[in-house]
Amino acid sequence: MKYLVTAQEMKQYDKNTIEYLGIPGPVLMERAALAAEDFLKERFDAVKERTKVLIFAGMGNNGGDGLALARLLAADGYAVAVKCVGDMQRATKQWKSQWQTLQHFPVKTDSNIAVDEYNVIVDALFGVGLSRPVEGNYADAVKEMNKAEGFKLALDVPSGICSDTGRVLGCAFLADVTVTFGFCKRGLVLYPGAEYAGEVRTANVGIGQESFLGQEPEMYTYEKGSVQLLKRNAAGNKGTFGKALLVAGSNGMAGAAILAAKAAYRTGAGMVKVITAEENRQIIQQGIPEALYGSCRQLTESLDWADVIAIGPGIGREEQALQCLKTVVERSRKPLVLDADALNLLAEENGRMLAEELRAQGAEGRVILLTPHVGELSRLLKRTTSECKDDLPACAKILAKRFHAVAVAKDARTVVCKEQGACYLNTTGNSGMATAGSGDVLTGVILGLLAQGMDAPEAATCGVYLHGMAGDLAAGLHTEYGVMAGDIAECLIKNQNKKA
Ligand SMILES: NC(=O)C1=CN([C@@H]2O[C@H](COP(=O)(O)OP(=O)(O)OC[C@H]3O[C@@H](n4cnc5c(N)ncnc54)[C@H](OP(=O)(O)O)[C@@H]3O)[C@@H](O)[C@H]2O)[C@@H](O)CC1
Ligand SMILES: Nc1ncnc2c1ncn2[C@@H]1O[C@H](COP(=O)(O)OP(=O)(O)O)[C@@H](O)[C@H]1O
Ligand SMILES: [K+]
Repeated sequence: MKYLVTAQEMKQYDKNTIEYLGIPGPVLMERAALAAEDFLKERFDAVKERTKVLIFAGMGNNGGDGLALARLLAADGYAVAVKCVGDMQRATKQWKSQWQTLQHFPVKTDSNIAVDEYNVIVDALFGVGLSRPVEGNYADAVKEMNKAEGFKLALDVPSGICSDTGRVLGCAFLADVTVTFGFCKRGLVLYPGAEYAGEVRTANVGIGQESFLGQEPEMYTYEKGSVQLLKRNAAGNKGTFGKALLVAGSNGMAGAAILAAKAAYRTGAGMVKVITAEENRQIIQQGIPEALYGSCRQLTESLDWADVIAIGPGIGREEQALQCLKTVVERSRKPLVLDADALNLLAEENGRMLAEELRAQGAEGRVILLTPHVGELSRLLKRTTSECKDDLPACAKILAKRFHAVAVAKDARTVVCKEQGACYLNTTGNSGMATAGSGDVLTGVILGLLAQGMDAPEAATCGVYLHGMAGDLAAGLHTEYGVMAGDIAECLIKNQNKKA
C-alpha cells in the first residue's frame, strides 16, 4: 500500500515532524536536497565533467530545497548555477538561510544566465505551496525551462501542477523525473499531473507514519506485488468458489454478457449464470459454453440460486431492463454490483423509486457496489461530466454515501470509495483500455472476486487493480493501440504482480 497525500496533509505532516517529533525544518530540507542530489549523481556522475546544472528557485521552501541542492552539487564538483525568480525580500526564513550559506560556494547566481548552456534543468519554483495560477515572471520561467534541451528534474512537484488534483494551474513544468519528498502527492498520479511529473521517485526525508499523529492520509494506491488474491481451497469444488449471477446483454448486446462472464470465470468464480435476452441464447452458449444460461423469465429463481449478483452490462434502457432491475432490487438482498445501464436506469425519472429502495437497502446493510464511468456518475449525481472529472474522489465519496455503497468511479485513474475511510486510487492500466467493453470486463472481475468471498471494498479495489494489470499485460502483447476488451479478459490474473 502506498499513501497519496494532498498539499494540506503534507504540510500537516511536515509540521508534526518539526513541532512534535522535534526534527528541525533545515534537517528535512537538507535530506530533501540530498535525495535529489543522490538521484542526479546516480544519473550524471559518469559524465560529471560535461554536466552543467541550472536550478530555477522560487522564494518558498521548494526554492530553499533548490538552493541546498545547488550547494551540495557544487561541493561535489558539479558546475551549477541558480536562477532566482521572485522578490527575495519575501522569501521564507529557511530560504534566506540557505541563500547565505550558498554564498560560500562556487555557484553562479546572476540574473543573466543563458539556459542553453546547461544540460540539466531543475525546477524548484513551487512545490506544495502553489496557491494560484502561474503567471508573469513565473510563467516565463516555466516556459524557459520547458524550452530548454536536456534532462529535466522537478523537486517535489512540477511547478504549476496542483498537488491535489493534478490540474495545470496556468502552465506547468514538464519533467522527465520528479523526486518527491516524504509521500507521493495525489497530483503526481492524477492526470494530467502524472504526465508532467514523468517518472516519480518518492524520497524518505524523515517524514513517515510517525508524523500522522492519528490522521492518516485519505488516499492510497497499491504498488506492484501488494495485491493478494484469496487463498484457494485445494479441496474446493465449484460451489466453494461461488455462484455468480450476471444479468447482462439485451438483444444485439450479447458481447457485454460474454465479456463479463468470461472475466468472472477468469478471476476464479466457480459458476457463472447469465440471464439475458432470449435472442442471445445461441450466441452466449457459443461464446461462453462454460456459463449457465437463463432467460429473463428465470430471473427470480436464479436470484435464489446465486451467491452474488451483477446487473447492467449491455442491458439497455427498455422496459424489460427496468423490470429485471426491479426484480433484482426488490426480490433479493444478496451482494449486488450495478453497472452501465442499470445505473442509467436508476438515474432516470422511471428509476427514482428503485434508487430510493436501493439506498434504504444499503442503509440496512445490503452489500452494494456501483461502477459508473464519468458519464454515468454525472447522471447519478446530476452534475456535469467536467465537474465529476475534475474531482472524481469527492464525487465518488458522495455516491458512496448516498447509496451506503462501495463506489467505483471509473476513469484513466479509477477511484474506489466507501462511505467512510480512505479512498483507493488505481494506478494500473493504460490508454489501450479505453475500448468498448473493458468496463464489462471489470464488472465480471469484481463479481468473480465477490463470488469467492472477498469483502466488497476489497473486491472493488483488488478488482480494479487486477483489471488494470491485465490491461497492461494486454498492451504488452498488442500495444496500447491494439488492445480489445477480450484481450483484457484473457490476460486476467496472469502474473498479476508483474508489469508488461
Ligand atoms: N516544511 C519543510 O520543512 C519542508 C518543505 N519542503 C519543501 O518545501 C516545499 C513547500 O514550501 P512552501 O510551503 O514554502 O511552498 P512553495 O511550494 O515553496 O511555494 C510557496 C511560495 O510560492 C509562492 N506562490 C505560490 N503560488 C504562486 C504563484 N502561482 N505565483 C507566484 N507565487 C506563488 C508563495 O507566495 P505567496 O502565496 O506567499 O505570495 C510562496 O512564496 C515543499 O514542496 C518541499 O519542496 C522540503 O524541504 C521538506 C521539508
Ligand atoms: N486511459 C486509461 N487508462 C487506464 N484505464 C482506462 C483508461 N481508459 C479507460 N480505462 C478503464 O477502462 C474501463 C472502461 O470502462 P467503461 O467506460 O465502462 O467502458 P465500456 O462501457 O465500454 O465497457 C474502466 O475500468 C476504466 O478505468
Ligand atoms: K518544483
